[in-house]
Amino acid sequence: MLWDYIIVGGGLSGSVVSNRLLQQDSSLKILLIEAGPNANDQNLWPNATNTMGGTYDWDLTSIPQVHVDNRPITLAQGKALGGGTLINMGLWTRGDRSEYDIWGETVGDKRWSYDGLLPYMKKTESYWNQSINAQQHGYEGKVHLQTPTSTNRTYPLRQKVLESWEQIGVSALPSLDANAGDITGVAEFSECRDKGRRQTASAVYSLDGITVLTNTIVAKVLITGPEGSPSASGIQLDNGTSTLGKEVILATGAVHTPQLLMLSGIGPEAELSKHSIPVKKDLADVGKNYADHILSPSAWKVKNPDQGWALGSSNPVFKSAANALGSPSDFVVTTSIKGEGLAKAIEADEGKAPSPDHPLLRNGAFFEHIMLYTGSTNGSRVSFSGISLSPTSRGSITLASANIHDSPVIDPKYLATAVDRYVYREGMRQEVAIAGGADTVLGREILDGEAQPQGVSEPYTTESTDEYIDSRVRASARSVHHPMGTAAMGKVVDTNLRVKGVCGLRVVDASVLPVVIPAHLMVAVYAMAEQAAEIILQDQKQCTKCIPAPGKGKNGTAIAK
Ligand SMILES: Cc1cc2nc3c(=O)[nH]c(=O)nc-3n(C[C@H](O)[C@H](O)[C@H](O)COP(=O)(O)OP(=O)(O)OC[C@H]3O[C@@H](n4cnc5c(N)ncnc54)[C@H](O)[C@@H]3O)c2cc1C
Repeated sequence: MLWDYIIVGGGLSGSVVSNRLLQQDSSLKILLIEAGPNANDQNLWPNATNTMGGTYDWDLTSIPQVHVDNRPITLAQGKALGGGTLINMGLWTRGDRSEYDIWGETVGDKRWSYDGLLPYMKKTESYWNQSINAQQHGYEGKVHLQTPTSTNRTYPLRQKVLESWEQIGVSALPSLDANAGDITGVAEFSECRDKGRRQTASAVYSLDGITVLTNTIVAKVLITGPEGSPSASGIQLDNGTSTLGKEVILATGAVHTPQLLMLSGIGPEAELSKHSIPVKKDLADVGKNYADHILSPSAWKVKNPDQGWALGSSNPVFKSAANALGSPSDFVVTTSIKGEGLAKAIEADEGKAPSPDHPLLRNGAFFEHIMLYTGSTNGSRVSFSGISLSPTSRGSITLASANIHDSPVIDPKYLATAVDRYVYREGMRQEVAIAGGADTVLGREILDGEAQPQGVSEPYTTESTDEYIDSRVRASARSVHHPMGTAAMGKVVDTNLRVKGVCGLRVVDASVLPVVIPAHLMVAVYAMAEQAAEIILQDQKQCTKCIPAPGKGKNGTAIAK
């Protein structure tokens, strides 16, 4: 059997691409191979996190990270049909228009700008309210969205939290909607759930009609073709079985895709030689440009728990059926950190003073705050998560060995830049200002200072020094599980997602993001995969599965240098 498409990885991107290719052309023979099981039928709600670290998680760990007290950091990655969408938190954030536009500019192709991706963002979603930013939303997509308002969840501190942000200069976004291109401000907590139920990609993008192999690990892409003209002819499983296809699409995520490319002989020559892997295509940027978001948590004491402000109290709101439909939070708040301190940090990293049109100065570094009504069993605490959305640190994926069963070496280089450390410091100051400062109703009337973690002698206060905040962030930072960028568009793949210099091979997953999207990644990856499916079909019609070499035209056989 010669498959039209072999898609490796049945996670978010693999599910979207399989579904859309077959929907557009029902004659296609598509094979989808997934390392984990099919768990589509499992009702994994209400505890969204209960599958992290469990059967459906690759349960990866980074190497010790110098700038976070030399700690190795846990990295969850979905291992089942649906991939990350089976174990993730379901938070639905689009990110800011500005960073998508930088993506489009970086690769010189407007299809990857905000306006270029907007039709696909709309195509993905079934938004919950047709009167909010109608130009920006879709209503017939496969992924259903909900908010506290749409599910009748009114938490007790909603108005006070809104007022408190306003008191420190952070205003509500129009219609409390951060999924319309502008993220700076207060927005409703938006989740991809259908009345509480998880929207696993492989369940909502039906795989009917696709041949699906689960619990099956692909060990490498088979690369044939004469010297200098490598071409993907199929894949080999870890048990040695080979399967042939006209085109192979890697959708194994930003950790495993660079690993698979390298095990197939596509990657930096020196790295391949270290593991005695014959070089099929020397591509220096495979595994480089690794980026991830990190989170630093804090817990805050409630002055009068009896008043029922938090989860665990006797407040009936938290015991209602509606409460179980979503995460106990009202808002996602994004601030944009700018100014002289940021300019100095950029100068420290880049060795020269940045010009005023430096993208980071122009748009600011985005920082996200989420207050959850969690933290104790008796309603005596609420918690905050501070997430840096625009990190400039870049790490790498390299090989531990030439064996697919050995996890690759993950080195995210968290907080390696002066910019990242500065932005975190300022972000945490905002958190202390809203939760523990005298300027807000929350700080004055509801909360009673930080409940610092065990072993930490002093709490965060508005007087905390830079050194103290840095030490707390170093000790607490953890991954938000958003690896991206390790087979970056423009460097490893072209703007049609074709691996440069290798015929018949594409990457469609979070690896291709060339810039850091300031958001939880699903929206960006769904939109990218939706557009990818259309591009793949167009290329099929035009016989351009290879990148035409300069002067050779679209003949389907020429290879780019
Ligand atoms: C714990 C967690 C929480 C998250 N929370 C959020 C959130 O709240 N909001 C949000 O927007 N995003 C969130 N994300 C991120 C989001 O889920 C991912 O960005 C997204 O799933 C990436 O899609 P992908 O297609 O690149 O990879 P994945 O969805 O990870 O799919 C890759 C698939 O490839 C398979 N695979 C890997 N190697 C092989 C192999 N050799 N052979 C066969 N199959 C293989 C994997 O098993 C997996 O199923 C979270 C992720 C995690 C892990």
